[in-house]
Amino acid sequence: MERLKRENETDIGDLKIGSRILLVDGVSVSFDGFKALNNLSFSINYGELRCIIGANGAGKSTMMDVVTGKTRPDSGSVIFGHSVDLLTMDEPSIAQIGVGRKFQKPTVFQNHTVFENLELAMKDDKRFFKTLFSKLRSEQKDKIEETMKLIGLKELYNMEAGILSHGQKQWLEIGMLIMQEPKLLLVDEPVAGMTPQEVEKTAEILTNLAKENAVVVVEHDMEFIRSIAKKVTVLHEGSVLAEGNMDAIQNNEKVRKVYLGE
Ligand SMILES: Nc1ncnc2c1ncn2[C@@H]1O[C@H](COP(=O)(O)OP(=O)(O)OP(=O)(O)O)[C@@H](O)[C@H]1O
Repeated sequence: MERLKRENETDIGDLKIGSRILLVDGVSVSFDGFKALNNLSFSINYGELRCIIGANGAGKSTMMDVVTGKTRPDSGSVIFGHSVDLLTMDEPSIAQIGVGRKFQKPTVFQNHTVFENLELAMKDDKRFFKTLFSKLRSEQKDKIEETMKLIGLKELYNMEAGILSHGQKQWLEIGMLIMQEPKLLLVDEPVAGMTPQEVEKTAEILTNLAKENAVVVVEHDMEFIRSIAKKVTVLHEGSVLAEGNMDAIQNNEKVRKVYLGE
């Protein structure tokens, strides 16, 4: 009975493209009386690439901290998949169940190759398999190959991560996240410091990734947002100010008032 209960608690249900994967409902977070999130509500569907924008201090990082278990809200609920209550789980369990987060700064293993970095990031215990079979299982190799293709680093598989460009390091880190097999990826400012060509490639990677996952991108670069966004959520003072496609957002009166002072 207890085992059944535990399984249900981590059952994210059958994820179909278009079905809801994340619900943030009425979430508030206060720091010394200041409301960083104020009754924040939005949802994300599986197979969606959502962009979240907002001025400095709008609550974007705090929102990601709540979803990943780093910060506990004062009120509200956060549901993953069908019914998993993320607010009852700690950070490692949330990552384990399929919520991946990529921070702005890449943290790849500099002295390891692209391939090795992906191998090290793999979800299951490869040391066990390595000892048992003295090599990676073929499906694990396939997964690494597939990921290197997705992040555009297949040709550089044997290159040490330390000598990759800034953009390539960011892609490798996205790849390392993919090796954890997340269902929902939260990506913080992925194109900061990138060349225009790298920005374009990043747009392609994230768009492809969102086809079989859900990807939430927090970004300040509006050109980039315009190039990838289908649906944009604008945060302001800890709540959703507007939501819609890029044209609707740009023509939204509330957004214009807040951001352009009109
Ligand atoms: N640990 C904390 N203690 C006190 N105040 C905090 C803390 N974390 C965030 N804040 C405040 O909460 C508000 C929201 O911050 P948050 O970092 O979520 O905004 P953001 O939208 O991510 O901003 P940015 O675009 O600058 O990263 C800010 O006013 C910030 O100063």
